[in-house]
Order: sequence, then C-alpha cells, then structure tokens
Amino acid sequence: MAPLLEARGLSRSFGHVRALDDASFDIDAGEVVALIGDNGAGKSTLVKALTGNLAVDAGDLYFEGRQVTITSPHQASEMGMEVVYQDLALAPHLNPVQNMFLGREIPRKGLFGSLGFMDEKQMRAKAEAGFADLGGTVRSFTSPVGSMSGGQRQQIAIVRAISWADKIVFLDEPTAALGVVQTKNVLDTIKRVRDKGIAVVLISHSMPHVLEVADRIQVMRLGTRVATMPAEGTTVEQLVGAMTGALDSQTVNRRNSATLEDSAS
Ligand SMILES: Nc1ncnc2c1ncn2[C@@H]1O[C@H](COP(=O)(O)OP(=O)(O)OP(=O)(O)O)[C@@H](O)[C@H]1O
Repeated sequence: MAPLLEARGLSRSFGHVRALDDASFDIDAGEVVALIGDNGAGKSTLVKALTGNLAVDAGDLYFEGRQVTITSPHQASEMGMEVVYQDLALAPHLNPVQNMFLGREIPRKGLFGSLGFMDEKQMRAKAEAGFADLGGTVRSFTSPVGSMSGGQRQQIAIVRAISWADKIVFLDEPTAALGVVQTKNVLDTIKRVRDKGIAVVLISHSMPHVLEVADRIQVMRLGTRVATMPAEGTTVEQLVGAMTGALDSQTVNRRNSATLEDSAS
C-alpha cells in the first residue's frame, strides 16, 4: 500500500545553503515517525515543505498514493494535516476552548440564520470531548492558557491540532523545556493520537523520547535522509552514529558520547 504521505527528492536552497538536498520522507497512517538530525540538518525545512509553508526547488509529493502540490498551509489543513510549532501559537489570554476554536468559531444559528456568534456550548462540548478522548491533564476549561504549565499548553495545542487534522500532526520539539511528568503526559498524548489512527511526525533532539514513542525514525544530515530505522531494537548510540555519520565506522567515539550525554539529559 502507498504511504499516507511521501516525499521524493526534495531540494531547497537559501542562497548557497542547501537546506534540503534530494531529501525523501514517508509516513503511514497511524504511525509515529521521528525526524532527527543535528542542528541545521533540514528537519524544520522539510516539515515546512511537506505542509505548504515553503516552496521547493525540486522534488515530488505524494498523498495517499496520488501526486500532489501543496501550496499553502490552508491546503494542508484541508487535506487533514496540522503543524504544532514550538511557540504553540496559543493566545495566552484565552481559555482552552476559545483557543481550540480560534479563527474557526462555530456560528450560532438564529432566527435569521447565522448571527456570527460563536456557539459556546457546542464549542465547549467539542473541546471537552477532545480532551477526554486523549486523557489530557488540562484541569480548567475556563482559565486563560497563559496561566497554565508548559505541559498543559502543549497538550492543548496538540488537542487543537488533532481536532482539525484527521490524517497527520507534525510536532516540532513538543517536549523541549518540559519537566519529567509533563513530558510523560505529552508522550502519552502522542501515543493516544497514534491509537486514533492519526499519523504523527515528531521532530525531537531527545533520543530517549524518540525511542519511547516512535515506530520509525528517519535521520537527516546535511539536508538529506541518511537513514530510516525502526525504533524497536535501535539504541541511542546507533541514532547518534547515524546523525553524525559515525554509524558505519562501528565506533562511537568520545565526541558522540558527549552528544549522547547532552541529548539524554
Ligand atoms: N529562511 C531561511 N533563510 C536562510 N537559511 C535558512 C532558512 N531556513 C533554513 N535555513 C538554513 O537551512 C539549514 C537547515 O535549517 P533547518 O531549520 O531546516 O534545520 P533543523 O534540522 O530544523 O535545525 P534545528 O534542529 O536547529 O532546528 C540551516 O543551515 C539553516 O540555517
């Protein structure tokens, strides 16, 4: 069966920097694929190219087996794909329900048709169902999200994304700057998203998190995919080796061990 989303030979340069250099990618429905690579390897650029946020110089995209051109984030949304960026793009003064429907309010039908108001009751019910479904730990639907913890905000952003995306959610460093308990909650949320049949693309620098939650790992180096491996049976040392190019040498040298320490902390 064809992958849900596949990229072949994507290239994109910024001046003399080849951010993507013949890069490939693929993900199946209901699969968690981690995208790893050193700083500047091209992970964010690849996600932008896959979700209509960046035009490529060359390469082809296939969605559910059909060749497609995705020219805007709106088009990606319509196809069932959402991106959760590191800044989460939540409005801090609004509550989780209002954030979930920001820009997508459900109009209330009145005697004279849509009056342009949000149907608060309907939105709240949908939001609560979304959170209950994912077993999230968000306790208040009425407090501003700015008053909530980083882990809760991350979960709100994920629930918002999957409320609108039924095919693929892209998460850019969702556990960065989170504590142990909050990280666990977010990783559990990712697993439940996968269990709903929604594919998850996870950009992460944390190898332990990647190994815990991903089904498959795609390694990028210098703008291209250099390795794809199943998470099961793969070690942090092998991932670091693939990222740095040391895998073939079978030796994890001192520098890699240091990188390992950094990423595991
Ligand atoms: N808009 C841009 N203008 C110029 N150069 C860019 C632009 N976007 C990305 N690049 C360059 O492309 C390369 C790949 O960047 P990208 O952000 O995709 O890497 P990354 O793997 O996501 O890195 P990180 O882990 O640090 O976020 C880098 O050398 C970066 O400086």
